[in-house]
Amino acid sequence: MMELTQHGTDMFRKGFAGDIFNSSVYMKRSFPELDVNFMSCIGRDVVSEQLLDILAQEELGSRFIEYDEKRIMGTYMVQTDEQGERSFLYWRNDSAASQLMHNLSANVEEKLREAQLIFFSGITLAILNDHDRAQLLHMLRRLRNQGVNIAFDPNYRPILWESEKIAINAIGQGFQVANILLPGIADFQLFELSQPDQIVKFLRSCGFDELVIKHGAKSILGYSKDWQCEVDVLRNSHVLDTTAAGDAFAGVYLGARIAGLDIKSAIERAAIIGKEVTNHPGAIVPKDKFAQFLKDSLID
Ligand SMILES: Nc1ncnc2c1ncn2[C@@H]1O[C@H](COP(=O)(O)OP(=O)(O)O)[C@@H](O)[C@H]1O
Ligand SMILES: O=C(O)C(=O)C[C@H](O)[C@H](O)COP(=O)(O)O
Repeated sequence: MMELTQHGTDMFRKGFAGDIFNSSVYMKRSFPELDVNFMSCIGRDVVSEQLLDILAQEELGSRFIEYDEKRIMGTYMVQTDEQGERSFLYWRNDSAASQLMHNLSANVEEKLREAQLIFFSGITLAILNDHDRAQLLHMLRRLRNQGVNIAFDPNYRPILWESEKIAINAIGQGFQVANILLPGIADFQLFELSQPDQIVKFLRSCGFDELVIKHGAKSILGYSKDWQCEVDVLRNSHVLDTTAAGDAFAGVYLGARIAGLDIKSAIERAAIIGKEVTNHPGAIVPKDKFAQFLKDSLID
């Protein structure tokens, strides 16, 4: 999506964002050796074309980018409160991305089968119609059965769903299709669950291999089938904008796991980056500032 962040009283700064895009950017910047591809559907409009330049700048593969000839890219605006907590306004109904399943290349599933990991989210599911959502979930299930790791962040955004019932059903299927789950505790308001113990019990019934629950600026809980850990969050008390802290966390966590770090070390690495993202407006920290941060924090 095109991202608008407030710049002065009556100006906006244009950027690019979207939860899986954000995770892809932070994964690639943190683990440049990985072959990271961003999959979406864009238009033939000028903004869509600029996204291709950004993908090239970020060294993200674009071979899973599909095109809708009639539609354009969606837009959203970031608003922040006094604590830096973000909320969004969307202009994305009938966006090119919502037509992904209608514009898929013929051999896309074959190409996806070669991936080590596919990451999707509740937003991916929310922007598709019922039929396309079912088709995507079926494809992901087939890929999972063929050994591809599937990671899922429910990223529940009430405004994007037609009803809670539809969201419960779709996100519930997301939990079942994926073997790596990266929810935030707030996502479970939808399921009327607020305690980590209840959440873990519920998710165990979906059969995960790996689960990480983000508890905002408090702590992060990690689980495998027979092991668990808790990592405290070093709180940033001067948050500017929390946009994409969760997405950056997910991208770095997954990158770290592919790069061979254990669950706890991957959480620790991801939390450092999640915290840094809260110091910057909008989803994506400027590339040079991010590189400097990695250097200063002795992460390479
Ligand atoms: N105020 C903060 N101080 C330090 N780290 C933070 C803060 N807010 C978020 N983070 C980091 O970013 C991660 C994701 O943030 P969170 O707000 O829980 O994500 P989500 O948007 O998925 O709910 C947290 O687990 C933490 O590591
Ligand atoms: O993808 C979307 O639809 C968006 O809303 C774009 C936002 O940049 C992210 O969703 C931010 O995600 P958080 O990490 O939860 O702050």
